[in-house]
Amino acid sequence: MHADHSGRKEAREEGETARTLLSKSRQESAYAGGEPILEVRDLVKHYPLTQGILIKKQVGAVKAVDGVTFDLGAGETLGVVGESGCGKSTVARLLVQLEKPTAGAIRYKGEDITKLSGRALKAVRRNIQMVFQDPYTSLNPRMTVGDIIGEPYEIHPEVAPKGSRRRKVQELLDVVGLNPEYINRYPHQFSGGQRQRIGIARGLALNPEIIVADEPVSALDVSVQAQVVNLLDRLQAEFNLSYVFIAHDLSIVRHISDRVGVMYLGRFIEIGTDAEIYDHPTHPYTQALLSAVPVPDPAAREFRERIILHGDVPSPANPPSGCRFRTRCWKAQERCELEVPLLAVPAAFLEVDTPARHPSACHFAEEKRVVPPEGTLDSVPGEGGQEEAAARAADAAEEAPERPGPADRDEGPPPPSGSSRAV
Ligand SMILES: Nc1ncnc2c1ncn2[C@@H]1O[C@H](COP(=O)(O)OP(=O)(O)OP(=O)(O)O)[C@@H](O)[C@H]1O
Repeated sequence: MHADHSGRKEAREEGETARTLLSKSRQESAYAGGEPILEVRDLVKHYPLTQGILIKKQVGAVKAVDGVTFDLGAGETLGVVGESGCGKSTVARLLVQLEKPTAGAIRYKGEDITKLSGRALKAVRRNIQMVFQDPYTSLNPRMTVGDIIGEPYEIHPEVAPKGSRRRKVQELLDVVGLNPEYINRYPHQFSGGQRQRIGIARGLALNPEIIVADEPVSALDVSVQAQVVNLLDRLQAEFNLSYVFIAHDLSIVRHISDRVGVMYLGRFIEIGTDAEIYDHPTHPYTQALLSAVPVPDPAAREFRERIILHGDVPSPANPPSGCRFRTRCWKAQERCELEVPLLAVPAAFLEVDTPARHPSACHFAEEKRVVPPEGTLDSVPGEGGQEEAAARAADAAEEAPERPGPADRDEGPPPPSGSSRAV
């Protein structure tokens, strides 16, 4: 994020226009192969499995992430989807340097940040921030909202010198749609959606360029999910943020993403623009995932073919040889057992001008449309208009604190329900 917080209000108005432009450009993808802001190459994270109490002996490893490669463009949103345990959160922790990878590179503006330490690492960390999944446990209940949002300034005082911190935090509260007067309240006085807004404000505190959002709306009620997704969308346009948006809800991922990467057992198995992945998937696993997405329109539901996957996801401590999906794949042949399929444009599509021409790690990649035509999948209300107004009303009703807490007594009642803020 390049804009200073003091310019955020003006930026917000401009953001309205930028947002419209962004959603238009999204059909073509905001990142059309330009200079990436982040390049992830062959990223590996293995957790050792040990035996013994006094003398620990390594007997294997959980291959949580096992060769992940992707680019993230400036201003782009890359959605990452996959079943539970496929390694999404591990990728997120590696990107924000909460953990060191076993191997591989994460290049931020060309520099491999996995090799950095000390001051250089601290400087880079500022630019890549994380928003966590669970707004109930990720906020310290003993700290006020002001202290939570302002905490990053203790580590990076250069961003906000002591005298200006309160004002900065209040601006951040305003930016995420919360009342700046709530600065002295505690997390328990807010509902789930509001807490997630607090988490987002904290993520924005250091003016980052990249936000890694790990299941940021999974723990929220559906109407509130739409609010938070739309907020993230607006903030991206305002501050030119790049997002890695991790989720298992494919409808939400489609709504917010320019490109989507599908993960299975520690690897990306297909990656492309949202239209390529949702309307022209070529990997059997992507097709199976998409076929399980709920379709609200009964007419469209008839169009959809359900693909039932048999068996459980194999253990990441002992993944299958060759193609990791082969044990559940209806197309599997001997080659799949022997040869690891590369994440590349399949030979069959190399010479053809088709949306199926995108990287897919399958020896027998084949286009199969499993999702009904455009519009019938999206369950997230769009921005503006009646849908957002309805969501805001639901949000306001859901988010009113159940009972006043100590800060309510200190500061008087919250603003009337007609307040324009989503409180
Ligand atoms: N610190 C750790 N030590 C050992 N194994 C771990 C550790 N962290 C994650 N794992 C394992 O790595 C694999 C990938 O976990 P990860 O949390 O990244 O998956 P995920 O796709 O984010 O799943 P979920 O959606 O359920 O959070 C899992 O098998 C998990 O048990």
